Amino acid sequence: MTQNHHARAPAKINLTLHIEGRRIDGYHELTSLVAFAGAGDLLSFAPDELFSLEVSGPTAIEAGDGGDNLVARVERALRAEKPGLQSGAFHLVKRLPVAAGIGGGSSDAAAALRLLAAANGLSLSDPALYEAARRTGADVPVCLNPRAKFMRGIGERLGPALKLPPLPAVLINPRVPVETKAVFHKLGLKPGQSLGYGPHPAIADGMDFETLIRALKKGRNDMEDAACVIAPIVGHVLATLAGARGCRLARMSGSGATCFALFDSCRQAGAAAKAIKAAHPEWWVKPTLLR
Ligand SMILES: C[C@](O)(CO)[C@H](O)COP(=O)(O)OP(=O)(O)OC[C@H]1O[C@@H](n2ccc(N)nc2=O)[C@H](O)[C@@H]1O
Ligand SMILES: Nc1ncnc2c1ncn2[C@@H]1O[C@H](COP(=O)(O)OP(=O)(O)OP(=O)(O)O)[C@@H](O)[C@H]1O
Repeated sequence: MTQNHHARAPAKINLTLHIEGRRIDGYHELTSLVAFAGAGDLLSFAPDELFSLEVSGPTAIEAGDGGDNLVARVERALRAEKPGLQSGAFHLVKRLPVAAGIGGGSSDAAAALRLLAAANGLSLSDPALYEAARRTGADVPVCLNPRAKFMRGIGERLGPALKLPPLPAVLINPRVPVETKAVFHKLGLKPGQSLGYGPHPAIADGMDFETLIRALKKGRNDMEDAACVIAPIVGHVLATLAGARGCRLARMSGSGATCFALFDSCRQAGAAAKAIKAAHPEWWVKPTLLR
């Protein structure tokens, strides 16, 4: 019997997202402190002669199971790097909201690379994995090793994994998909234009909770205003989180529409999530730990 292997694909949260400017090729240079949530998708894999993908779960329809799924795209990208790659049957349990600013598809692709690496005896530091990740999407490299770190350039320059205190959080997605490309476009930067907002607040490895919260408050998500124009409900989500009892910081993740709030304790995050879900049963509301 063929053995099944599993990998979690956690949601990516941009604790900060500073846009530095726009490259001549149209992509945006950024600096972002990224963390990962307890909430995520689940991917399983059984080696087989041919690639196949089955998708189930609450957001399976939106993600799709065809050749455009990021799991299929990353498998092709790795096969181009490693001809003769042992592929197989993937099953994705899709739970994260899609087109939501939390890199669900990117994290699924990164999880697929980890599973393919294990099946092919490749080290996680094999350059072919990084190359396949980079070619598949700007957020895929940071998801390869889902631990808090800085991401720079267009997402291809990664800092070392950072030891941050676990952050009790609530994630909210109002179930309005937001296209990443449209939010970048709304920023209105010209190719070659750079922004001089100054350096990112210092974040040190092993920083304590209070110091980290103070530093994060000095940071921003520069895509928030543009996302609020495209999807005004983001402003409502941010105000709801900011008004929750015990909220220390409320901010959007990535290009939205998902926003997060940080709390002193999991108990407070759980209570806030419960109250918000009761008031907005139509929203995706998730208490979780970011690390
Ligand atoms: C906003 C973030 O989520 C922050 O983590 C990412 O930068 C977006 O990463 P992603 O969704 O993986 O992005 P991709 O799928 O590679 O690109 C989607 C589109 O977003 C724009 N894009 C993306 C990344 C980037 N640094 N600059 C851009 O301008 C490009 O128009 C691109 O065509
Ligand atoms: N496995 C997948 N999961 C989710 N979306 C997928 C997947 N594969 C392909 N897609 C497509 O990719 C697009 C982006 O989806 P995703 O959920 O990754 O966006 P996101 O959370 O905004 O990502 P990011 O934060 O990296 O910008 C959607 O339009 C979706 O149809």
